[in-house]
Amino acid sequence: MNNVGNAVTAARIAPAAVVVGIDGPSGTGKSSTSKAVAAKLGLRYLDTGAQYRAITWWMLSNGIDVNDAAAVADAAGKPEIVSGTDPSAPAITVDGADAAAPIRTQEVTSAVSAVSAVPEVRTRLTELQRAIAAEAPHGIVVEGRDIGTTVLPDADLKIFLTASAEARAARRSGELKGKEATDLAATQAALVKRDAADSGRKTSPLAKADDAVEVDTTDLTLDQVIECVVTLVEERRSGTESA
Ligand SMILES: Nc1ncnc2c1ncn2[C@@H]1O[C@H](COP(=O)(O)OP(=O)(O)OP(=O)(O)O)[C@@H](O)[C@H]1O
Ligand SMILES: Nc1ccn([C@@H]2O[C@H](COP(=O)(O)O)[C@@H](O)[C@H]2O)c(=O)n1
Repeated sequence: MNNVGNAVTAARIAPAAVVVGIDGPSGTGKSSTSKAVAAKLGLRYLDTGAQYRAITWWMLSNGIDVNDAAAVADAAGKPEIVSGTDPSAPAITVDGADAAAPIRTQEVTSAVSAVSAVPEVRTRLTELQRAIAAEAPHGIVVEGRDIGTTVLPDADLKIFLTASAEARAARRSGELKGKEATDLAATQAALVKRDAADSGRKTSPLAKADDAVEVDTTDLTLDQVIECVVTLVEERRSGTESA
């Protein structure tokens, strides 16, 4: 076959790039599901929560009062945040330093909702997220709180994951070690408080987009959720989904 024939065949066979946005409250399974779906379908993966955590970690490390919105806004443009998009090895650096571990501390988790509510922070990270999504050759799964409503309103598929607060707390407790693991009530209270702050902020709050598919994961295994989302992506790609 000549070059033109090869190109035509490749164009017929290669699936079009697909952009998937997965939103939802804390502990609903966004990260686990997004990584697995991206890996199965050969897509890139972006954890936007990690970016908000990274900027929060930088603020805390640089002595900025995270409850002083003006100070956070002034500093929002300073840290250089670089996100890897390999679903099997998600990476994040801040000013060249590996931030994967420090962004998961309790200190950062407690402070992140205050920082993510500052409009200047959101503008900066939204631009970065759109640029990363635009560069993904075969498509990308982007997870967060405002992907379907604000970051990628034209995404090919939007998913909104939910689960009861009890189920989410039990999942989180299973991840924690020692004393923290036994305090289910405190874990549940902390995630409900973070969701309330994220849902209640003025700028691009946690919300389901009107055209998102809602999946209640309370009584589903992680494998069932992954399978459900893979099926929805494949249906969307082939145009066979019911309207
Ligand atoms: N359907 C499920 N059944 C049981 N456990 C699950 C399910 N989905 C996710 N988990 C587990 O729950 C925990 C939280 O999942 P994950 O980190 O993917 O949630 P998340 O929505 O990304 O949370 P956050 O927004 O706080 O980062 C993980 O330990 C994960 O393995
Ligand atoms: N699109 C997003 C993603 C995240 N946030 C904020 O970051 C916090 C941490 O997110 P995790 O997914 O890592 O738990 C989250 O509580 C939000 O405050 C956001 O605002 N928008």
